[in-house]
Amino acid sequence: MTDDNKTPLLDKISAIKDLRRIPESDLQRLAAELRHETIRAVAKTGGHLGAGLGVVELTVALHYVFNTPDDRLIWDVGHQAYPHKILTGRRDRIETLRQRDGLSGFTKRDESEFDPFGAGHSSTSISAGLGMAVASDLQSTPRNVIAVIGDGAMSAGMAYEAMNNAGASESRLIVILNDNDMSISQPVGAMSSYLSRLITSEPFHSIRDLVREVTSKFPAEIERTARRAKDVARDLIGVNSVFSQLGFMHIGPLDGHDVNQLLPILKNLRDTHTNGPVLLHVVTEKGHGHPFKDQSHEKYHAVPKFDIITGTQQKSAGNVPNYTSVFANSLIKAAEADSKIVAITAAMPSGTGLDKLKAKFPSRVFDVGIAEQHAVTFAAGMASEGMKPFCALYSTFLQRGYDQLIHDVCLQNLPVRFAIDRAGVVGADGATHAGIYDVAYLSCLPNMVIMCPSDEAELIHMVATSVAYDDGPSALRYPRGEGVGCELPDEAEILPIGKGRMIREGDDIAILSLGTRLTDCLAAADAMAVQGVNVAVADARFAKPLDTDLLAHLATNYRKLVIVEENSPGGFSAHVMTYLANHGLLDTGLQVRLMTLPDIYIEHDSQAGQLALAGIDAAGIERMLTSLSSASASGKASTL
Ligand SMILES: Cc1ncc(C[n+]2csc(CCOP(=O)(O)OP(=O)(O)O)c2C)c(N)n1
Ligand SMILES: CC(=O)[C@@H](O)[C@H](O)COP(=O)(O)O
Ligand SMILES: [Mg+2]
Repeated sequence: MTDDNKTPLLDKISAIKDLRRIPESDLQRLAAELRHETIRAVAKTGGHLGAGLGVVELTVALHYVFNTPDDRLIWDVGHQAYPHKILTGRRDRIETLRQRDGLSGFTKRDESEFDPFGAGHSSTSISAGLGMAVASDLQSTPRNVIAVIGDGAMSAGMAYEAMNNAGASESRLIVILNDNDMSISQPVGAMSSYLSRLITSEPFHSIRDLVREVTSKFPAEIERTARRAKDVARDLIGVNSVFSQLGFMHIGPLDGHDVNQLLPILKNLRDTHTNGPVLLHVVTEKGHGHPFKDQSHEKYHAVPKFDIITGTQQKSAGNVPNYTSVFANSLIKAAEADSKIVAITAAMPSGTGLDKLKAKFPSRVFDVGIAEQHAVTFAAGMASEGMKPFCALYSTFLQRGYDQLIHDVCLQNLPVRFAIDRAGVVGADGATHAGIYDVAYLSCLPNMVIMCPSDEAELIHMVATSVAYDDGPSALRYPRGEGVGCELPDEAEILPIGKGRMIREGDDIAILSLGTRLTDCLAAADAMAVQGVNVAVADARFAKPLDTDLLAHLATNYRKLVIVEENSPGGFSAHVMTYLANHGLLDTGLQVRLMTLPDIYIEHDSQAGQLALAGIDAAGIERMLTSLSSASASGKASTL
């Protein structure tokens, strides 16, 4: 490596071995360049910025010390991995982040050998890391396994389950707790307070001594026995911590922005071969080094594209409210009138709009941290005592609480209201965050009522309907992003449960639409009308219970039926087909086509791009209608 100071160090790294040739004394400078490169890229792409900026020095130190990719480095959630991507051969594609065919916004196994475990959902890293450590023991392939997990992610049940298992294991796993005292919003809960106490009881002025002490004492002590080493570590940090009680060798806290503090400790961990897990507590700042301070109360967690000179963010131009805010405003109105309404979020107060409700009713909104399973059963407990809980979760994260939903809510027929945000494709977050399974996984459950508003006015009515419906569990699913811009009603209506509506009648073909695909169904029907084909359109409103009168109407008055939903196969249209078949409504020769999302994982793209790929946008629906309208009764001409 040449020693000229003008060439950026980052330009000298085309493979990971180049990083390891840089003198240690230059690593802090490399970190500064990496931080700048991360900011430059995200200014162009938008995305998760704050978490990555907080781990720049840690990223440099980890790749410098450990032999990645042979040593396994796992990033929890993966939203902080942009600097890691830049250092591990993806710098030339970093401006493609989160776009079609570009780099994923999370770690992804098929993207790089440096991503040994994919993520997007939180709190999986300790479990996955322990699995890898055990596998490497069983296969006699010694390697280090390092899991980096944030303080927010540490609140989830999975993290505790994994620590419980790891703490009793002889396999060697290094867990780095990246404590920036932030989740997306302010962190919550007893563990968060505990971590704050740990930090304040060990202020940084003693950390240098700690590093010196660790580096001088570790090797000799550790070589004796693992158990003895654990005691030494306890002495070194002077805290009989929860982690050490769970069987971890607990080291820290360290300043995670000081490469000179990180290197000696990491080298020690690399070079000593103890059994059992280690937890290294590093303290960092989310958004560290962002040039435009104080712009965001969420420490730049996720940002739109911005001007790198002025910091001005690219905002959407529209005046149309998004579904989340329509939901939140409706719930506020309802909560003003009904004191039994309470709401629960699992670490997404702003994402679900519950922050607005909390501002009005602080004691009736509960942020339980990243703990979806608990959120669901906590809501069930409240419902069992006569409250009206709205459990507001993203569709993709509700997947975490599925057994609780069945066992604790549905089986006991408790009136928990699930407000399922980000239902459908979500765009840049890609396959890990797609909310496209909920109709399938909810509609198979007895007693469940599932409402799917086709626009923001319908959402208002459906919030009121959820409040009024107290006979059992119900769900309300709505997508990410803006509504269609329709007029909003002054008064919310309570809708009859399980009743859809005919939007327009037609001649021969009918569409049965579920949810917000309705707009594109109507556009496709309009396009067909121009060609002289009058297509009927119905809005199902409910995925469950099915409107059997509406189904009978469609099946007996039309010869061809297209069912459209923004959900995986096995959802609404599958249930409609079952009903039609079992009630002889297909026997007349009704030709049916099901337009669901395809049976594949749809990667990151714009939402429009994802819908187009799936063929359920207006153009795709029009293609289906054209094909079906020319199909003979035998269906032979009806291929797309
Ligand atoms: C199961 C699950 N629930 C919620 C989220 C949404 N989420 C993504 S990052 C994040 C905050 C994580 O905080 P932390 O682990 O401390 O990382 P930081 O962003 O502070 O670096 C949340 C709530 C998620 N990805 N997965
Ligand atoms: C990393 C993560 O899980 C969240 O930050 C998620 O990306 C938020 O999605 P929204 O932008 O739709 O709120
Ligand atoms: Mg954090």
